[in-house]
Amino acid sequence: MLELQGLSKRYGTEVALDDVSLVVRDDEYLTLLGPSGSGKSTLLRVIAGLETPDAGRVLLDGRDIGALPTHRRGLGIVQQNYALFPHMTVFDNVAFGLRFRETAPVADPSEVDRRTRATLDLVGLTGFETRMPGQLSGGQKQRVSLARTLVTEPRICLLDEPLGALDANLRERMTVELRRIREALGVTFLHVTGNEAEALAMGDRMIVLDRGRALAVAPPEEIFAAPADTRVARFLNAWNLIPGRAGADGFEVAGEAPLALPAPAPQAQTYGVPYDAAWISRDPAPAPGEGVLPARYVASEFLGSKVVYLLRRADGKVFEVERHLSREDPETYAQDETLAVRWRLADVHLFDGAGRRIPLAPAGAPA
Ligand SMILES: Nc1ncnc2c1ncn2[C@@H]1O[C@H](COP(=O)(O)OP(=O)(O)OP(=O)(O)O)[C@@H](O)[C@H]1O
Repeated sequence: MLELQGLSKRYGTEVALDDVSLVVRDDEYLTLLGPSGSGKSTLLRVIAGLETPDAGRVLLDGRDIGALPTHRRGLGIVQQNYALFPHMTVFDNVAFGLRFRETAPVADPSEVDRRTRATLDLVGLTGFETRMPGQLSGGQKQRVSLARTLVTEPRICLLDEPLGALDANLRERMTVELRRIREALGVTFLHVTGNEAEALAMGDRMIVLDRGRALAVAPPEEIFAAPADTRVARFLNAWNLIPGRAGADGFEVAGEAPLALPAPAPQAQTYGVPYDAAWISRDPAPAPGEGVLPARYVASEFLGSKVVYLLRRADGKVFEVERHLSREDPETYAQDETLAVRWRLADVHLFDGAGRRIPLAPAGAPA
């Protein structure tokens, strides 16, 4: 078990980590999501011992490892830029980690051979043993880099944007692969990503970092379904957040008819609708249990298994609607066509003036 206690780190006046505490369980896939500069890499570097915190402790199985150098911490690190040895074959790149690791290096050639081949097999690179890094695609290089770390059997594997350099298709495939590999090995993964879809797809839990603070730590489905505040919702890039205020007739938005509220919430100042909970219709009439808003069609983006429709509200702000193509065919709309976006009130979350989510009584619950 890895335990972080009150970690803080500044660079001059720049706050990189601000009192981060966290328990990482064994055999867990934890993703760290946050915007650029939020402290993700700094957190990994402090855990790895590449950076000294100004305050706080890093404990592994209850033991303070703050004084241990990186190579004694039993950690593996995979970075975005692969860092493979260009003059060595794939096999030798991976075997290197095993032959020269700090703890119990393996000298027996047949043992090196067996373990290296087993690890290459795990990352799907059997048959690539004699290739040079220059003869590999980006995704293959990333797998070699992963294999080179995994072959040393780390207790905890730190991955710093390992899929950042890959194109969208490969990213999606590697996302599934990484999960499979982690489950096969039972190693703890701490995976830094700036990509919310990746964090949702892979992590057992995720941390959302902002300006060095952990805003949320929970299973990704929970964070996506009910973000703790508007900042988290914004980073997830999955929520339409409409500013306004609660009034006598509903949620009042500049230039629009009031939106129906899911429950009375006088303190509401932001109305949140998930991209994938909304749908587009040509019928603007209000219906019980639904919210509706007129918007003009701008564009569609096809993203593999889904399509994202971009619409413009009366105040000029964009409203996004995400539809999965497994459930329906894509629709075509005319540029600037006036449409109605609709959603179920049960999918709405409201946030107060400080941006905090307002707990709402579930629909149908007695007041
Ligand atoms: N060596 C350094 N010297 C000075 N400031 C630094 C240093 N390393 C990081 N910082 C600052 O600390 C903050 C956190 O940086 P960090 O690299 O941890 O963010 P990040 O979330 O990993 O960002 P990115 O997604 O862009 O990699 C930033 O404001 C950054 O400018």
